[in-house]
Amino acid sequence: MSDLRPTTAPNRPTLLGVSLKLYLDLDRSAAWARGVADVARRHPAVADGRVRLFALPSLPALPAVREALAGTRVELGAQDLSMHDRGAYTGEISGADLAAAGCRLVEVGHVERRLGFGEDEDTVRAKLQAAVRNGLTPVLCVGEHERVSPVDAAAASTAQLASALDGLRASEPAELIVAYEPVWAIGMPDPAPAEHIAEVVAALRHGLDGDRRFASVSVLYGGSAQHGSLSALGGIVDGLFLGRFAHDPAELARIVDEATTPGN
Ligand SMILES: O=C[C@H](O)COP(=O)(O)O
Repeated sequence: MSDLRPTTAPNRPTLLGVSLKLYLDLDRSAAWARGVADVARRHPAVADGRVRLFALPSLPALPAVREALAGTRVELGAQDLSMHDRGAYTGEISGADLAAAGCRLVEVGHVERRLGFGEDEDTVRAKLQAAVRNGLTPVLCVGEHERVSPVDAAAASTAQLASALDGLRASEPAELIVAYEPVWAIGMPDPAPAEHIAEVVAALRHGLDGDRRFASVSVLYGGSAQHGSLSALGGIVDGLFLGRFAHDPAELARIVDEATTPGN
């Protein structure tokens, strides 16, 4: 079993990303973003950069969420993009257009797309390349599907990471955010145990050590992450990738407070 000693640099910002998935309609997405903007404006740790927030609304909600977040430090992103930038691809979402629409980040490889929409490793790899090509920071989701030992979970997650990054050529060193999301812990009352997360995150960091394609790499935990998760993880992750438990801005505010507690 791996220990829970912090592996993040002491002065690195804590990164808190929230995906709204398809939970909120347009009005509720905009209201949520107004609440998050309020948290960002009044919380000193967000204003001074100790906590970095990003929001991934559904695509039609992007303009309203962008407007609500204007003037704050909350970064905007999308939940998916096409592997293609232009052409006869009906219904697809170009990374170039996401960037032009104000997105800084884009999620790639979430299990709900891998399983629900048949996105295989080749698709995930091509989408990751499209993100980097368009100057978007990929939030690459990896994680084992079944509850297995931490060693097996680490093997499955690092294999997904290596596959997604295979062949990537970054003209400029890019930023990469990896969200470790054990599939069995998504949509549950509680996150995965801290010792399990620690072992997989250590393996993911090892896999990324010295990768010169990236100017910065962050490893987040997602999967029923909530208030209390940062304290439980004691600095072994760079932050959290949140779903349901941050769909109330007041809960997100509590997690921001927790992020500024010494030791987290
Ligand atoms: O995208 C976020 C993750 O899948 C986690 O979602 P959840 O916290 O609602 O389980």
